[in-house]
Amino acid sequence: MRRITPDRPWPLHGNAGSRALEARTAAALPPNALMQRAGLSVARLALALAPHAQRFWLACGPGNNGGDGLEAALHLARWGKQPLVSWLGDAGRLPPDAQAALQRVRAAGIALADAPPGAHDFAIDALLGLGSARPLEGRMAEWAERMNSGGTPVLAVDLPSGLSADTGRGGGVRATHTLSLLTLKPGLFTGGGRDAAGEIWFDDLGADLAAEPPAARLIPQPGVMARPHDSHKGRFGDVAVVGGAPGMGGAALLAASAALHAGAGRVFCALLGEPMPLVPGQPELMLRDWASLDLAAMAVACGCGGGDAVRAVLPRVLSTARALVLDADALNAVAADAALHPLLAARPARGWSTVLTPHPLEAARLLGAATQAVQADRLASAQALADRFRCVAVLKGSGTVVAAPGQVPWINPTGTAALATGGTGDVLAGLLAARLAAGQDAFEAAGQGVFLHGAAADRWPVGHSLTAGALAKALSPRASDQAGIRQGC
Ligand SMILES: NC(=O)C1=CN([C@@H]2O[C@H](COP(=O)(O)OP(=O)(O)OC[C@H]3O[C@@H](n4cnc5c(N)ncnc54)[C@H](OP(=O)(O)O)[C@@H]3O)[C@@H](O)[C@H]2O)[C@@H](O)CC1
Ligand SMILES: Nc1ncnc2c1ncn2[C@@H]1O[C@H](COP(=O)(O)OP(=O)(O)O)[C@@H](O)[C@H]1O
Ligand SMILES: [K+]
Repeated sequence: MRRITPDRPWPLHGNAGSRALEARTAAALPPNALMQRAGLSVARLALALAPHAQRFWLACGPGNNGGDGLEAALHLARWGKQPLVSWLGDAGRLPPDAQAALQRVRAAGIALADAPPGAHDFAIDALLGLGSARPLEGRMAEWAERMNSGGTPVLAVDLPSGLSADTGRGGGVRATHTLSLLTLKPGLFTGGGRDAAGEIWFDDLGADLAAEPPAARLIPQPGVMARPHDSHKGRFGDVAVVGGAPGMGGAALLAASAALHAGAGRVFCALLGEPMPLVPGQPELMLRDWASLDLAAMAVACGCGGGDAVRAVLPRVLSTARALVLDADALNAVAADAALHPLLAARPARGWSTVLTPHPLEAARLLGAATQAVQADRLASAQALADRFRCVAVLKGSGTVVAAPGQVPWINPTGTAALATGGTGDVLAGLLAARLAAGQDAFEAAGQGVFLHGAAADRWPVGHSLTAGALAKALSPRASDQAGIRQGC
């Protein structure tokens, strides 16, 4: 058992993959052994998290998730703790493993209540796991609310009850800790999952994770991009930012600043609005008329603050830039104008890379769907975008998803709601363009870029507000090398 940190590309398995691994692992073990392992693991983590707690409330549901809780109760009792078991099951309808656990609990003389205890020091949520099929209601919803408002730590067994393993959808228990069993589930890391799950721990219970293809992977902390001593600015590539319609120059300048701080050799900024001779405080940026830029020789970030003006430049951008990040208004223009789609679709055949960086509303426009539908299954939405436009799709938000055709998608473990402030998306677009300019593969650049963007926010000093301008300046090509990156999950 271990706490999850982004030290490797952890495989994430959804409901179907987890069930297949459960069946495969259980088949190689004596009956009930897997659930006994699960219960022991839960009890050990509870004890480690709250060594001085006495009264452990175990809220156990009607299936095998509840069985895990019953097994944990046996261990806590053996260790001299007071397990307070509330059980919502029907003995006549229990699956066999949970049935065996119930008999063992009864044989141990542990009482089973049908209501929560009056008081407790620590709560264990074993109401629902993979079998969660509909919103919580009735007593189950009441018990979940009791845990949420109890003022004690809450350890969720496998999943916070009510949360979808596949999507991170659905509410219910809001745990302080989650012990994911057998597999790590994607729903813990994106959408509402991060808020519901708290700190994530994992025990594979002996499963061979490689036996089932993952639904996604967690982005690991990138290594350092070394800069040889014998190098010059031309080696790190040029970035052009095309955007900044009248009144929106700031967005383009934020992207350009981010590209500069993320290590691009030279950064050009083509504002589609009012001309500006020099950027105050950022003399390194080179302002150019967009028509004069040799887009074929640069990585281009297009759209940041581009307004309606960006529509006119997109045909040339799409048919000349070899490495391209499309953000914000460029995405809205693509969504609104099907005439641009063939230009986008032609890029992969020419060996050119494209990264789309929509937030959920922009993704919804591109997919012709509602924002809620995009958020309801962020992995599927990002994959649909990548497949439809044959590019790398970065679906932003809590647990950013990075997808590409034929690839296992990434989920980003870094970043917090401190990033929910204007302009941080422009910063990401500039950062990604810098990595493309350095010659990185687009899927890798997108994954590593979103990780570093979020990590820069994670290490933000307490008491200092995060602004997009300051975030851009906090980026560095060596960001992953800096001390003090808070592990983001
Ligand atoms: N087998 C093993 O050895 C191991 C199993 N493991 C554990 O098993 C878990 C999966 O167990 P599971 O498949 O039994 O599903 P589980 O989450 O307990 O729920 C199913 C029950 O809940 C009910 N129900 C659903 N929604 C509801 C709602 N809203 N409100 C009320 N009821 C609702 C549903 O009823 P139904 O929908 O059929 O009416 C059914 O009765 C997995 O997450 C892991 O913890 C692992 O530890 C490894 C060892
Ligand atoms: N709650 C959150 N948790 C993690 N990251 C977030 C959160 N909210 C926003 N972000 C990140 O902040 C950035 C915001 O981008 P975007 O919505 O395009 O903003 P803007 O248009 O103002 O630049 C994205 O990288 C997104 O993933
Ligand atoms: K649970």
